[in-house]
Amino acid sequence: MAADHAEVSKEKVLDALRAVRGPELDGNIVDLGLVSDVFISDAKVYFSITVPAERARELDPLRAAAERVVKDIPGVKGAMVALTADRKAGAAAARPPAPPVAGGPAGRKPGPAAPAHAHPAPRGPVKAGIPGVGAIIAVASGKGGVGKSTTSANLALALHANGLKVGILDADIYGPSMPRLLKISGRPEQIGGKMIKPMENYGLKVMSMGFLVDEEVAMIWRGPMIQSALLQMLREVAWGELDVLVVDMPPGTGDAQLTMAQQVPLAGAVIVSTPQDLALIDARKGLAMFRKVEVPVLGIVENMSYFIAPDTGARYDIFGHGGARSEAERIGVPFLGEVPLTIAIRETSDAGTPLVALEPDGPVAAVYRDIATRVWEQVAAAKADTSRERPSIVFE
Ligand SMILES: Nc1ncnc2c1ncn2[C@@H]1O[C@H](COP(=O)(O)OP(=O)(O)OP(=O)(O)O)[C@@H](O)[C@H]1O
Repeated sequence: MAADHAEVSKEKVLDALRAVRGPELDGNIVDLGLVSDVFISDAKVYFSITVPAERARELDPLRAAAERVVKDIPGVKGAMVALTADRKAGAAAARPPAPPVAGGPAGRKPGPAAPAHAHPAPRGPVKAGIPGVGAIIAVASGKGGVGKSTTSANLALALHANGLKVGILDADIYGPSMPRLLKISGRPEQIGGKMIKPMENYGLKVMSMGFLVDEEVAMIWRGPMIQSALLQMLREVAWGELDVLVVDMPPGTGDAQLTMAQQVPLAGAVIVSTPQDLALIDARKGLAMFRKVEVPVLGIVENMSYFIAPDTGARYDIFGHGGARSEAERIGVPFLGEVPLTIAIRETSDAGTPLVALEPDGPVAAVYRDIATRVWEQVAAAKADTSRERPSIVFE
């Protein structure tokens, strides 16, 4: 094909990007100096665009437009574009006040908080555990699209690869991901009168609203229906003996998440964040929510942290990597690890063959397995803490 012979160069990419206007529509993103270094590997193009932190959310179409024009360049096989929050805009833009927490007053700063996991406050009423399930871990993020579901699936597989019996519950009722990510379709079997049998693939027991209800139906559900559906998926599923159940939480920090965190005896939460400041701010919101309901935060995973060139294996920190680690240190929660941004992760997720299952001995699987090891250590630590404070809480 002719397109394959065309050499993709940085200049061509920048030329194409000159067609994309800046956030104020007053020039193009290249001449405004918003485009990072452009990295090209195997005809795939990677770069980031700097935008004001407070506008990152509304500017996603800009990111999409940039990705589109680059993909349209003859010879380009793929493009991956990230928005990076503007660090030069000063402390005010980079660190807006903490968002209101469940109706609390706006403008409260998170402050140099005590370690979230060190001394869990005495809990409210003891929540009934799930028989046979050793620990329940929530995977959460402040906003959608940071790779929470991808991380949940690969983390569950990595915990399994580390020798644990693992289940995964997709609590994202409006946009269930697990049927696609783990390539499972069909309806679960009913056993006895009330219980349903979880589906299985790659050694994981899996339950998702996607197996039970059409997405269009779930879309019109209201709070109480969602709550009861979630509780059913937890308690009326024959999970059997599991060391750990990973719950892929719905994105954000609204009522559904709060309910989930309040109703389910969580051993702790893993927060997924991208390197961008804005996502970090949202991760902080996630932290605040879990603190409020006294769920220990097991730590933060930085996703799409750095880029590894597929041909040379060289590492490039083009997305402002490292933000989550320093943020974790600042707020005193463990940093669980960093996952590279790779086309392989995206493609294998889309194909329903997550990388940890597909290439269990590959470098990305090793990254997830290290994260799984750290998560498991934190679960043990959180359990030890909890049992010291409240010997009556049992997870079994
Ligand atoms: N490390 C990564 N490298 C490359 N692509 C990734 C990575 N992590 C996630 N992705 C891709 O980013 C997109 C969003 O990921 P995912 O669906 O897991 O996010 P999410 O936070 O669960 O989103 P939502 O809440 O909207 O479901 C997907 O296309 C996924 O394949």
